[in-house]
Amino acid sequence: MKVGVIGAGVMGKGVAQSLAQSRHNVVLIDVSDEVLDQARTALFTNIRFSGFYNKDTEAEDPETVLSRVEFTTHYDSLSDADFIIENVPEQWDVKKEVYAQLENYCPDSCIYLVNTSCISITKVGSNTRRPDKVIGVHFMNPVPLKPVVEAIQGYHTSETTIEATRSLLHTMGKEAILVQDLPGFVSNRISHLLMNEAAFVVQDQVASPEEVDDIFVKCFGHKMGPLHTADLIGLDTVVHSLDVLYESYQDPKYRVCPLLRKMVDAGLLGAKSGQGFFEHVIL
Ligand SMILES: NC(=O)c1ccc[n+]([C@@H]2O[C@H](COP(=O)([O-])OP(=O)(O)OC[C@H]3O[C@@H](n4cnc5c(N)ncnc54)[C@H](O)[C@@H]3O)[C@@H](O)[C@H]2O)c1
Repeated sequence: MKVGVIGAGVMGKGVAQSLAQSRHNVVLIDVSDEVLDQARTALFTNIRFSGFYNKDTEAEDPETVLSRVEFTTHYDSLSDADFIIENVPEQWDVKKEVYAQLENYCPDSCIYLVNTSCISITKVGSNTRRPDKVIGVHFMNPVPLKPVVEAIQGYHTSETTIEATRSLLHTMGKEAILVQDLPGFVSNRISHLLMNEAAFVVQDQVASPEEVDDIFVKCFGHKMGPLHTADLIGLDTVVHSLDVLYESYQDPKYRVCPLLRKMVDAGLLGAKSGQGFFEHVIL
């Protein structure tokens, strides 16, 4: 199976790693060689350490796994791709341009998996000649460690596409929970309200980030607090997603907390930049 992975950021790297470790051939595309070099280094490290996190994974030499991944800025290698998993930023203009490009290179049989937090799958499908072959697959972060994804059926997504997607995910050791298409679907429509309100609580000096998260972890038994979760996702991605939700529902409950936007403007993006509500080691 050949899978094109578009975007080598937080999600694209994890998706490419999962696919390569499931013995699929991967074409990993991003906008610059610099980003791709960083992705190659991160993949090597993550593959090397993946045995520690997942004892069931049969340890394969990282170089062997990486040999299944082509790192490129060009779309030419997608002419025989079976699937595309798109992971570019949560901004409609960026995604729209990528799908226009994909239409020029991918065969008609190719299925597009849209990895998005909030953007309508129906809208993406309608910007292609194959809306029946466009499906949402909202992977969870970090991708290699999360066995369940939220799959989204757009207005035109066919049953054949859903079954083919389930089969691909199965080979990656993942199960899909299928939901219908409205912005934010289930997970982010709800979780982004929580993360945004947690940021308001910090902005209003009701509590520190540590105290907010401690209440969710120590009192409610959550594995991770909302602000640590936001850091892991990327505060820029959280802001983009809230903007999409606000615009889609025209509902003020999704207005972005000014502190969140200010942190993004200051370059505090969370785990990927080393600093968000908390400090992080960049891998
Ligand atoms: N971060 C999360 O936890 C998470 C979880 C589930 C879904 N998502 C969704 O996945 C998508 C990607 O998110 P992310 O966190 O990986 O973002 P990111 O900002 O970490 O990575 C995006 C990557 O796309 C690249 N890119 C930008 N324009 C491109 C183009 N035209 N062609 C190819 N590559 C391009 C960027 O250089 C970057 O490497 C978003 O839609 C997001 O909402 C994110």
